[in-house]
Amino acid sequence: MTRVQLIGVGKQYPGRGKASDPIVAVDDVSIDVASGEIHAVIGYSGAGKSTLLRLVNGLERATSGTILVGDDEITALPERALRGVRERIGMIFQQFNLFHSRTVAKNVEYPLVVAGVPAEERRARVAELLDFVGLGDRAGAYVEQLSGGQKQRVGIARALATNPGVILADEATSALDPETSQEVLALLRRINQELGVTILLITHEMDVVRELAHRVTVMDGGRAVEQGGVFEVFSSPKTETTRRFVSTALPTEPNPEHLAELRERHRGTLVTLTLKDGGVDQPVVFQTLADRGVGVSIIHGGITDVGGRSFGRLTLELIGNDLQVEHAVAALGQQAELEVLR
Ligand SMILES: Nc1ncnc2c1ncn2[C@@H]1O[C@H](COP(=O)(O)OP(=O)(O)OP(=O)(O)O)[C@@H](O)[C@H]1O
Repeated sequence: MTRVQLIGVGKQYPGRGKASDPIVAVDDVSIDVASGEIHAVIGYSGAGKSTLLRLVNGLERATSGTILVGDDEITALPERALRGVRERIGMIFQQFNLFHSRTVAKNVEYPLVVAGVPAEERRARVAELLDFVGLGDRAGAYVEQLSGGQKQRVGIARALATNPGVILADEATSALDPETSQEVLALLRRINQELGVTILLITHEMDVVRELAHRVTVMDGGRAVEQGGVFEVFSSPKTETTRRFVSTALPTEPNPEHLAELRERHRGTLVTLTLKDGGVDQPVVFQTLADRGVGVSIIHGGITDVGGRSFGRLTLELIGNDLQVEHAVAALGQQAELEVLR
């Protein structure tokens, strides 16, 4: 069980020209990843995510701040000591980073060889790891014979070889098709739940955060601009960056063009209702409308899972006379977030 703490971490690179300002890749970022938590860092390209991950495993040195992985203070350790620490930090990469000329088993065995584990123990451990990731029958295959999803499972088995307390995942599913991504996400979830491994992942895919993570940090321009539980951050985004990300993973209001089309087909009053876990239930909403003699059809939106809780945004057509609809809108507005689409 490993906690990962970043306290006021910064990384600057020298500017390109002689007199140019330094490039601030990471700027005063603090993240506390509890032991056994899955924490996602999300941001657009250039936000500083990859740099942040390289600082955590000590591949690059922070220019300010403190990083702790378990009891190891990464920012204070000399390079020699970091090599030992990296056995306790597994890494997974977008492009898998496997040895193509070696077999699956040899790839998984590699970190054990580096760690000086005796041959017999290595063989047993590799077999166990390949079984765990569902590749028990592919030990002798060469990497180039595998599908992308299988390659990532080899990468995960390799990352787990030395029993790390934490896994750092760099866009682990970004190179995979949606179905294969789901399999890899399910495997990461198992690793977290069954082995208690802490996971710090970086991604630009909001669906990965929505489905896998417990907590999230949103990065923009090197800074952590928003942080919290996935449901809380998704359901009430506070910054424009987060709002833009969230709109890619949650049901939305219809955009202006779509709204115009919907109006052609639906002549009643159109409203968008936001339903959050812990708030009003759908049956209550429909009863409220029925009580006021208002008919309803759902014309856009849906309900989805966010961090294991439900979140919905439904655009409804309300059908009734003006007074009935007015009363229904007032009543619904008391129960849930409601926007009348003009
Ligand atoms: N070795 C380096 N030397 C100089 N500048 C760098 C270096 N590595 C990263 N940067 C700069 O730091 C900033 C953050 O880059 P970083 O790769 O960490 O972002 P990112 O969010 O991971 O984006 P991407 O998903 O595209 O990799 C960028 O402006 C980048 O150009």
